[in-house]
Order: sequence, then C-alpha cells, then structure tokens
Amino acid sequence: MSAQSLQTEGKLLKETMKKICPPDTAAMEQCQKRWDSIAKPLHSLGRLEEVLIQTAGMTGSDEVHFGKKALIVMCADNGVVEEGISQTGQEVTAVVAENFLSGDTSAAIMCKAAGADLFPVDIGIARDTKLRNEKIAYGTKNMAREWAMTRAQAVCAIETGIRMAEELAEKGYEILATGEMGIGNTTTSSAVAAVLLEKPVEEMTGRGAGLTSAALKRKQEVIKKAVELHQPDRTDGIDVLAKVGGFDLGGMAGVFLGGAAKKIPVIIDGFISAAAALLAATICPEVKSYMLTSHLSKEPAMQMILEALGKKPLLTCEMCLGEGTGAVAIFPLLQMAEDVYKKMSTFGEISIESYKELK
Ligand SMILES: O=C(O)c1ccc[n+]([C@@H]2O[C@H](COP(=O)([O-])O)[C@@H](O)[C@H]2O)c1
Ligand SMILES: Cc1cc2nc[nH]c2cc1C
Repeated sequence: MSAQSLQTEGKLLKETMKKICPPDTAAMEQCQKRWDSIAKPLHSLGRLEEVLIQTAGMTGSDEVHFGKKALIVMCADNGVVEEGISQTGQEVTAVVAENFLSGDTSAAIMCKAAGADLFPVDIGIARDTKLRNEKIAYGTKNMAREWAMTRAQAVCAIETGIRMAEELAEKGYEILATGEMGIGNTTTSSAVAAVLLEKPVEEMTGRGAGLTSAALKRKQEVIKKAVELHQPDRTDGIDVLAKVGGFDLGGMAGVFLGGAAKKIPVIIDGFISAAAALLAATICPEVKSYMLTSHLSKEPAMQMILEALGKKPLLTCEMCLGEGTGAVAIFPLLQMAEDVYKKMSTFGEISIESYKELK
C-alpha cells in the first residue's frame, strides 16, 4: 500500500456508514398487507414471508424482486496456521480458491444449480493466484505472536468488500451471498466471536474443517494466547479485525456494509461469514437490517452469533463447509417465495372472504 492510499483509507468506509439508514416501514407494511391478501392461510409461509417483508424494508418497495443473484467468495490465508490449528496445510487455500474458476468447488456447483453468478476474490492468499487480485498481503501475520494485520490493512480489507458490493449492485445484482475460503479461518472467527460476545474461548471454538480432540485443545490455547496478548477493544470492530481477524473476514464485513449502503440484502453463510457480520454490526449497528440469514453452521458459536445479531437461521442441516454454500442454498427458497408473493391470486380475486372477515 502506498503512503498516499494509507492516508485516504477510511474515507469510503465513513461515507458508506453514512448511507446506511433504517428500513422503510411503510414498504414493509405494504408487503405484509399483500401477503395477508393472498389466498392461503395467514402467515402460512412463515419465515419466508418475513424475509420478503424485511427485503421490502431494505429496498423501500413492496415489489420485491430478487432478480440477479451473486456469491462473493473472499479467499485469504491466515498466519496463525503455523501454530498447527488446522487439519490441512495452508497451500489448500490457493488450490481450492483457483478451483472456483473452473467451477470445481461445492459452492460453484451450487451457484450453477441456483442460477447465481460467482465472484471469487484473492484478498490475501499466500501465493499469487489467477483470481481477481485484491490481495492486501500474502496472508496475515501469526496472531499468536503479533497483530494479524495493521489497522490500515483492516480498513483496506473492509473497503475492498464495500467496493465489490457496490460494483455488483451497479451491475444490477439485487441480492448478494457471502462466502470465504481460507485454511485457519475458523480460528480467527472464534477469536473475533469470543472477543465481541465476551464469551469463553472454549465455548466459541469448534473443530473447523475437522480437527482431532488434541488439536482442538491447542487451537483453544492459541486463541486464548492471542486475545490475552493483544487485548482487542470489543467496542472497536476494526481493532478486533486487525488484532485477531483475517482479510476474508474484513472483506465480508465490507460486503455487508456495501450491500446495506446500496439497499440490497446480503446473506450470511456459516460461522466465518457470521463472525464477519458481527464485525460489520459492531462498526455500524444499522447494517443488521440488511442481513438475511441462511443456515446454522455446525460450529458451536454460530447460534450465539445469530442470537447476538437478533436473527434466526432458515435452514438447519448441520453443514460446515463454508464457501457460501449455505447462503446459496436459500436462493431457490427465496425465488419460490417471490413467485408465490407475485403470482398467487388474492382472496378477492378468487371470490372468497379473507381470513380476517371470516372471524
Ligand atoms: O462456514 C462454516 O461454518 C465453516 C465451518 C468449518 C469450516 N469451514 C471451512 O473450512 C475452512 C476453515 O477450517 P479450519 O479448520 O482450517 O479453520 C475454511 O475454508 C472454511 O470455508 C467453514
Ligand atoms: C478441501 C477443502 C475445501 C474447502 N472448502 C472450504 N473450506 C475447505 C477446506 C478444505 C480442506
């Protein structure tokens, strides 16, 4: 990063935060009214109805249209991997990340099935790759010894995500899903979650991409060491990201903020994406209004993060794959809900009295 860009860092983030405003309650009421008029039992599409109402509030229109859908996958390496907290080696990040380009990842295949476009981003992989190059560094530093990144790099990661969200919104995408790929990123996510939720590290740490019990214990010790060493300020999301986070977490936090500023929904995927959502909400609480949930990751802290965000998952299928797989899995559900909302006859149109009038 040049000295010039360092000085101007933060401007986009500040401008973006100013653009994030509360949802439009009139549009939400209109959307609720339309659901209540549809010829089916009241509220019988449950949470799917709520998602459309929430989306109406974001976009300011009861003409809910999910339209063009995109998945942004933030790919990055984590220096803390050298502490032996992951079952696989760091080199896996680059290999899987490049497989997104050939369509050979779980999320890429699911995107095809769901009719969504895929945007993998190299925001900090430890070697050069063929991905879109938004590299902040060749991986973060080992947080067990030093800050994962500088404060300027943390802001830069967030602003990269904001720019991605803005760019896709300007290209006509109406809903964004968040995803990531990065060996070691459940360690950074557990550290971030433990700090932001003020919870014991043991409660916030799981087996990630498959760890033995002995390695899980080591992972917990490494996280405790990093948190004790750096004492992140839990009221300052950028401080937490810089000290114990990752570039992928920063990038996804930026996507949440950028999507909210553009008034479009952004879907939380699994544990890592949820930790990024929590960081974004620490930086700008109103951003929560623009987040949609997808699934409940098997990682133990996921439930607590969603509760802290005031949210409930739509799906519980014990997935813990990441990449955006859970977020993409709800695209077809959302499309079905939109179709019912728009195509179904109302009680009036099929000449029966509405439920309310029957009472
Ligand atoms: O999304 C989740 O809930 C999730 C839970 C466990 C693991 N992962 C994926 O596994 C990788 C991180 O696992 P680890 O054990 O190396 O920290 C990373 O690439 C994630 O996409 C993802
Ligand atoms: C092979 C592999 C694929 C992944 N996708 C997301 N995280 C992953 C971790 C591994 C190890």
